[in-house]
Amino acid sequence: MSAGSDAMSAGSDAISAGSAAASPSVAVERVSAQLGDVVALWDVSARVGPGITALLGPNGAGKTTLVRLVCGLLPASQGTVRVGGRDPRSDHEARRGLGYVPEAQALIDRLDARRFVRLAAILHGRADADAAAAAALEQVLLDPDDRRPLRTYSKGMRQRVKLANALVHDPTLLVLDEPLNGLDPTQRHHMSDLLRRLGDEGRAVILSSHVLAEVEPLAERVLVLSAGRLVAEGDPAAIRELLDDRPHRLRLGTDEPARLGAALLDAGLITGARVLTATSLQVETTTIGAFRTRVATTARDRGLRLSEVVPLDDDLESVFRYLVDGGTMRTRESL
Ligand SMILES: Nc1ncnc2c1ncn2[C@@H]1O[C@H](COP(=O)(O)OP(=O)(O)OP(=O)(O)O)[C@@H](O)[C@H]1O
Repeated sequence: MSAGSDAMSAGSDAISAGSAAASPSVAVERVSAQLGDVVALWDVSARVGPGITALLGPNGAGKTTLVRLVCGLLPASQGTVRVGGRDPRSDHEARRGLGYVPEAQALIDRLDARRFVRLAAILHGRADADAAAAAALEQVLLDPDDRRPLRTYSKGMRQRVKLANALVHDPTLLVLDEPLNGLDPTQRHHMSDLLRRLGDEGRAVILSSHVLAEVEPLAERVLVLSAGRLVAEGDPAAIRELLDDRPHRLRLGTDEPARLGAALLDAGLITGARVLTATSLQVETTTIGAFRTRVATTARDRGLRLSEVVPLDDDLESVFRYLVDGGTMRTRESL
């Protein structure tokens, strides 16, 4: 893993993993954003090119703030944001090439999809507003001739209407805030396919999420934000590796905790063990993949019963806290 790839400006603190984006559609240079008393983003630099880039981070990490900066909806307190080389705050051309899907966007429920999307087309000055609306709905695999009001649409269909709304002026950059949030697995699959296709068409697609597994099959690059800072960036596999490499603590249920601990130490699957109760054991491992694959067979081979395996720190908060505080992170001082 190397720090300081082409995708990051010199002096960035982020862990860099995987390849850099070519010919950036978005260039964020040492950007900070203060909202009231809160420093929502601090010294973030990143470049985003065509294809799908995920902004990953827990609640309050600064994802929406970064998205809003890129869309020109918020001024940077420091640093520069460029979209296609232009300032999205002041340059209409930059805004024209940009489609934004906010997380909480209200639809007009009494309208049908085509009428709703047509409003966006008119706002964008499309002379052929109706045809543009129909084409955008087809792009997201909705029927432009469906006359049912939007209030009858499922969450997944509503999400696709929002996407059509953002696509109606054919932007080269599409920015989506938590587009997969709240969708069931089938809807998520549909939405992922659509986004993938838009990325394959050569658009730059930026989407935010707080779930790595959600963006893993989709994004070519992941930018990890935590507490307003960019703490890691790379392809999803590299980010996953980064997260999996950290020490994991787990609680195991068994009727013979001491013997199970010894067996797992013996097998090299854990680095430490502590008996918690007569029926439970806490272990630490730095090879979570191997542990997951072999823990059950190792117990069974020794004639030990394993009744449960409970990860103790697998919530994203602790993962990101580790990324920020953990020993593997390169800081500017150590580079
Ligand atoms: N208008 C505001 N005024 C003051 N603080 C704000 C404002 N908007 C956001 N913040 C704060 O800025 C920080 C970053 O918020 P942001 O919404 O960008 O995070 P996020 O990663 O998108 O989180 P979430 O997933 O919860 O939407 C948080 O601490 C948040 O409380």
